[in-house]
Parts: sequence; structure tokens; C-alpha cells
Amino acid sequence: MSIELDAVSKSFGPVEAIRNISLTIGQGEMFGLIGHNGAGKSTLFKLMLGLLPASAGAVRINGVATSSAQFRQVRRHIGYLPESFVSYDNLSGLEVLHLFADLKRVPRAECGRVLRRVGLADACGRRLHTYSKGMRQRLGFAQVLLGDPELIFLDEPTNGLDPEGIADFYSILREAQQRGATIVITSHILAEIQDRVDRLVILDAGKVAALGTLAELRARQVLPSHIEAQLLPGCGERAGAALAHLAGLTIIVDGDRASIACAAAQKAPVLAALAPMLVDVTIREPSLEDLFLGYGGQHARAH
Ligand SMILES: Nc1ncnc2c1ncn2[C@@H]1O[C@H](COP(=O)(O)OP(=O)(O)OP(=O)(O)O)[C@@H](O)[C@H]1O
Repeated sequence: MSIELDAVSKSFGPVEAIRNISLTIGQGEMFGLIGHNGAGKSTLFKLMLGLLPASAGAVRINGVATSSAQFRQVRRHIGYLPESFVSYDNLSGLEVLHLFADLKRVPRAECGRVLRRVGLADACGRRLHTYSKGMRQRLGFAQVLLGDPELIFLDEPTNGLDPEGIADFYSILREAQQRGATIVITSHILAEIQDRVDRLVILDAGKVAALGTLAELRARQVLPSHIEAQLLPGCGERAGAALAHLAGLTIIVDGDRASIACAAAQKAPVLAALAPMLVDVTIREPSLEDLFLGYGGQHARAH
């Protein structure tokens, strides 16, 4: 399913939570939504889910406006994991999932399959008050998968998951993507989503601060690459001299180590100049975190 936001704004009294956002998310895309606390991520989610009416503009899913009567049909194909998945502590995992299956009009027989897929098959008879945070999150995810939704919204979905759980989670998402599902995801762990989403939007105070692939965002912001060089003993000063002919570098030499911040095009000349005295080298490209801080201005914080 595709999503189209057409000059969408949303105000709560005097608070302009979303300001004139236009963007399109294509079918089968894995799309990331990033922003500091209060940037408008949850509001944008609720607008896309049709849970909140826009103050101006239109949200369309597969061409159907969320404000229209036909949207009820579309909603059946949407899975949503809210930021905190609250459920009933006295019910077992399977009983909770049965409730969701009934609400979604999905056969209860599907519950076993999704519980197995999220790794809760053995624990599904246990009551929720015995579940860890990660297990609850897996159950929330199982509820999303019921009925093989064509559009999946996940708000901070990996909260409480251990590294194995996170890897599992993304492999399930990739399966959903391979069968054509569109996925919109928020995360405050920027390093985690930066290599997994196809495109992302950075929101700042309700506006689009940046939109595109990670490579596009990097190229637009022209952030430096960082070269960390381990030098042969006693070569610190020589390294400074060897780099002197290259303009625009930030060089810090500390004993036999040199840290150089440079434009992408200067990486090769820097390495060539240092080659005779190099023992080891690591190159760090700008991360999503760096971009986020750059684009978010004074509000920027990794949320
Ligand atoms: N129901 C509401 N009534 C009044 N103001 C609201 C309401 N919902 C959101 N807001 C305001 O809209 C702005 C955006 O909030 P939103 O919850 O969308 O941000 P967020 O990016 O999801 O933040 P967080 O990362 O903290 O969850 C904030 O200033 C918030 O206080």
C-alpha cells in the first residue's frame, strides 16, 4: 500500500504539531520516522492511521482518504504497534492474541503461526504478568502480524528487545516487505535503523527537516568522514607535515595516533599521504545520529 501526505497540518489548540507536510511512501518501502521528543512522530502516525483528523490537507492510503467512509476497508489491512503495547496481565499470551484476532476478524487458528514466528510458542500458555518486557514486545508484534497486513506501523518497536530479539524482529519485517508490505517505523536507536530503512524523514518541530535515503541525506549535508590512523612510532609530526598540502582538514595528532576529519573526496589523498607511516586505519562515515544532530538544529537530541 502507498501513503500520500498532501500538505498535512495538525494543530491542538495553539500547538502546531504537524506543519504542512507533503510526502509519499511507496508500496513495499521500509520508511523511517525520526525526530526529537515532541517533533510530531506519534501525531503523524495517528494521522496516517486515520485515528486523528488533519486540521488541513489530506492523508491518502492507496488513494483512499483517511477521512472518507471507504477508509474502514483499508484499515483492515493495517497493522499497528503503539509505543507502549498495553494488555491484560491476567490473560495468557494466546488469549490476548485471540482477542486481537477477533477484533481483526482473523481466524483464531492463525495465532499459533504468528506466535511461533515471534518465538513465543512455548510461552503462549503463560499469563502476561510472568512475561519479560521483551516478551511483551514480541506479543505486541505478533498482534501486528495477524492477517498479514499490507501496511505496518511500528512505534519504537524494538524497545526492550535484546540484540537477538532485534535481529529476529528485522528478519520478520524483511519477510513482510518481501511479500509487498509497506513498513513505517520510528526508533530512537538511530544506529539500528540507519542500515535497515530504504528512506527516512527527520522531523523537527512538526516540519520535514530532511527526507531521502541515508546516502542522499549524507550527500546533502556534506558531513565529514573521520579517519583514525595508528602511525609507526615517532611519526606523529611527520604525519602533520605530510598532510599540510591538503586544504580543509581538521587534524588532531596525539602521540602515534592521528584523527583527521575530511570531506569524502579527500579520503584517498589523506590515506595516500599517510601510507608510508600507517600501521592501522579505521574510517567512520557520518552516521544517522550525526545527520540527525545536524538537521535537528537546536532541538536535536537522539530520541
Ligand atoms: N492530544 C494532544 N493535545 C494537545 N497537544 C498534543 C496532543 N498530542 C500531541 N500534542 C503536542 O503535539 C506535539 C507533537 O507531539 P507528538 O506526540 O506527536 O511528538 P513525538 O515526536 O511523538 O514525541 P515523543 O518522541 O515524545 O513521543 C507536542 O508538542 C505535543 O505536546
